[in-house]
Amino acid sequence: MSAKILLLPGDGIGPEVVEQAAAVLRRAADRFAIDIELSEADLGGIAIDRHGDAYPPATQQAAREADAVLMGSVGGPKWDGLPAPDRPEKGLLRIRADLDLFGNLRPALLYPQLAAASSLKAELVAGLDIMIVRELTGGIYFGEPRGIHRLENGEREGYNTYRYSEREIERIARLAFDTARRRDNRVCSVDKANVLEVTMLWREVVERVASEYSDVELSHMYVDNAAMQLVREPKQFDVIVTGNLFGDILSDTAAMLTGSIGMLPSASLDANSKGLYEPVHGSAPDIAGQGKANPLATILSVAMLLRYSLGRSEAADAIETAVSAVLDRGLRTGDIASPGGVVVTTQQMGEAVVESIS
Ligand SMILES: NC(=O)c1ccc[n+]([C@@H]2O[C@H](COP(=O)([O-])OP(=O)(O)OC[C@H]3O[C@@H](n4cnc5c(N)ncnc54)[C@H](O)[C@@H]3O)[C@@H](O)[C@H]2O)c1
Ligand SMILES: CC(C)[C@H](C(=O)O)[C@@H](O)C(=O)O
Ligand SMILES: [Mg+2]
Repeated sequence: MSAKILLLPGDGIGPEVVEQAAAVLRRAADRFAIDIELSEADLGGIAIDRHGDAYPPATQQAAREADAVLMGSVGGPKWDGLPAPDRPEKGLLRIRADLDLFGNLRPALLYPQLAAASSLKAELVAGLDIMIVRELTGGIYFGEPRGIHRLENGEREGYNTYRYSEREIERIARLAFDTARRRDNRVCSVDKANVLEVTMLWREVVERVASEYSDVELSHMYVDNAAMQLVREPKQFDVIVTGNLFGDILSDTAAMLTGSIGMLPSASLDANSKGLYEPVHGSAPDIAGQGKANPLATILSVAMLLRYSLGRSEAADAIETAVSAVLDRGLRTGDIASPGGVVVTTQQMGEAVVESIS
């Protein structure tokens, strides 16, 4: 039976990078005899424009029926004036919640060819390999009550609720410990347990889950320190597990250690192996439509899709090897270019990866 893969190109550079990633997926499927069936639907701003809804019913149905989803990015200045519930970004939050994609894996891996593009000195990032495990369907992103209301004195007040249940903390902690077992057996849980009750509970539950994983070393860190440690000495981390908002911020920070946010893939997983795969970056309106976007984050997300949802790690490995090969050949999009180096377009980069898959 063929695996149903749904493409959601989205907005801005999303369609540009998804086009290249889909070509890589087709090539890998051909090469490794993987039976796939690709379809496409609208999510985000384009879905608002075409259907008046950031996550329209047809996309909902296609997403629920798919074995895996590959997304580009959503949002952009065109829709920035809309109220929060109607924005393109809400479409992304809704699909994550709808598919129960609570576990967001965001690897920050330095390709040695890009050491010079890192924001840090080469010796601090050589061999860098961190996995951020971000809780994705809870926390302050989803907590109720939320909104903006008017106070008696006439001024307005905005509020959100940072909430986690024990069950939600437990399942993300388990994902982090299981992930660490396939890596260096170390988990650092990042919270703000010196101030926020919700993260005091987070710490307690993570400790409880850790007692079932005596082979994995657990440490805790406050988020402010973690942000600092990520840029001071990033190689101290193996797996970082954290809540939705802290994980969003720390993964963009980690991106710059690897050279560019254009290099960072992600997998958002449910309790089985269904997943939504997307680059960590956004729709990059400043470079959209110019062929400047780096497609490698989305291409590497295809590798994660093959590994986690289709169980085809040989095809995933081949894509990662192909990415390394094009970097070896010196191909660079603008975000990872060295001064005076040759810069290729989104399409040229994508085609080079396709050709390198063997
Ligand atoms: N998953 C998503 O869909 C997602 C993620 C983040 C932001 N967004 C949305 O995207 C829009 C723009 O957000 P932003 O500017 O804060 O973040 P962004 O990630 O879109 O861009 C930040 C910077 O990184 C650069 N950049 C990003 N991806 C790149 C790539 N592949 N190649 C080269 N350079 C790249 C951009 O040019 C920009 O200078 C907003 O509407 C935001 O809500 C969506
Ligand atoms: C666009 C936005 C909703 C999203 C998030 O905050 O989760 C993005 O920043 C990300 O990192 O995937
Ligand atoms: Mg983000």
